[in-house]
Amino acid sequence: MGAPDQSNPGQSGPDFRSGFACFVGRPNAGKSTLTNALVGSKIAITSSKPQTTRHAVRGIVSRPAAQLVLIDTPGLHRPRTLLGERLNDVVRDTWSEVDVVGVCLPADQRIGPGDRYLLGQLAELDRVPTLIAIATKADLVGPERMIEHLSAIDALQAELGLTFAHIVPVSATDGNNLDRLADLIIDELPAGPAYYPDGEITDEPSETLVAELIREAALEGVRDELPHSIVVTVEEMGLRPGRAEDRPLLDIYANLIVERDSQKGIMIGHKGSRLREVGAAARAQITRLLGTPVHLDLRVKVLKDWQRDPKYLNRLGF
Ligand SMILES: Nc1nc2c(ncn2[C@@H]2O[C@H](COP(=O)(O)OP(=O)(O)OP(=O)(O)O)[C@@H](O)[C@H]2O)c(=O)[nH]1
Repeated sequence: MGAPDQSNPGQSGPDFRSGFACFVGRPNAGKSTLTNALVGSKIAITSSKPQTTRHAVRGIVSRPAAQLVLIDTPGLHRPRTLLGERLNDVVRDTWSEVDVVGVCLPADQRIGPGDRYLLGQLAELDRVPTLIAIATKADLVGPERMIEHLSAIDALQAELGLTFAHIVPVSATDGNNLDRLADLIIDELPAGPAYYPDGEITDEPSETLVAELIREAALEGVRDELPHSIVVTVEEMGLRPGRAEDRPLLDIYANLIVERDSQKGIMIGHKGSRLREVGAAARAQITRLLGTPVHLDLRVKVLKDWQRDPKYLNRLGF
């Protein structure tokens, strides 16, 4: 997964550890929020809508003697569409490449069939990575419920024939136990040199990040099946020529793609009001991420039933 970076001799040596980890869990379990909190910058999109993560975004946690590369995967679901099947393949490919899988089990919800299905899939891998069970959203529950939750997680090991190297409660929002989780994951990594230069937080091309931020803004306030129908493509992105060096402007031309004409209407809103809001919200986030003022040209397009069409899926990079 990428050639080790040899340019910085401080990032190697016999005691240096490096490797890959990902978080899995039911939709909305808090995986993206946890990745962001550990990396300390907004790189994976989060939203209150389930299944908003589609790309394997990597975040990098650098320590004086270790480098942990985090991969943010889509949720694994029983597939209903061709897109669903392809997303599951992405997830399994990731699992087979990482050193550690953090299994996110939100403390405010009981362990259910979805969690068992996912853990069952993990147990069936040819090579099961080191598993760390994470009781996410610890801030949402009191001590009694947490103890009950941790016992239920413990009991899963015997039930499913799996071993958790650790079981840790964590809150990504108030930061509780985050450092401990990072330490526990890093302890499980093999000795090896840094994969990325110090200070880098992600190797996702900024087009992908920009598309994800626009999609996140577009998801705000939409309901039902619409979230799954939205995909964003960045057609063109570049600094506007002729600007003074201290006043750069990044031009971004992007398409917000939906599956039906009725959805297009919803996205645009009354006299374009919704699209303007989405554009403004996305622009603010992109500016914060890239540190450059942005001009965003956002258009809504319909690709009929793209989630079920192999041609469209290929074109959209799935
Ligand atoms: N109170 C609290 N809320 C959290 C915490 N972590 C995540 N959340 C919230 O839970 C929701 C889902 O979080 P995400 O990080 O998007 O969840 P995810 O598992 O990546 O979701 P998918 O992409 O759908 O698989 C969001 O509204 C988050 O703000 C936490 O530690 N505490």
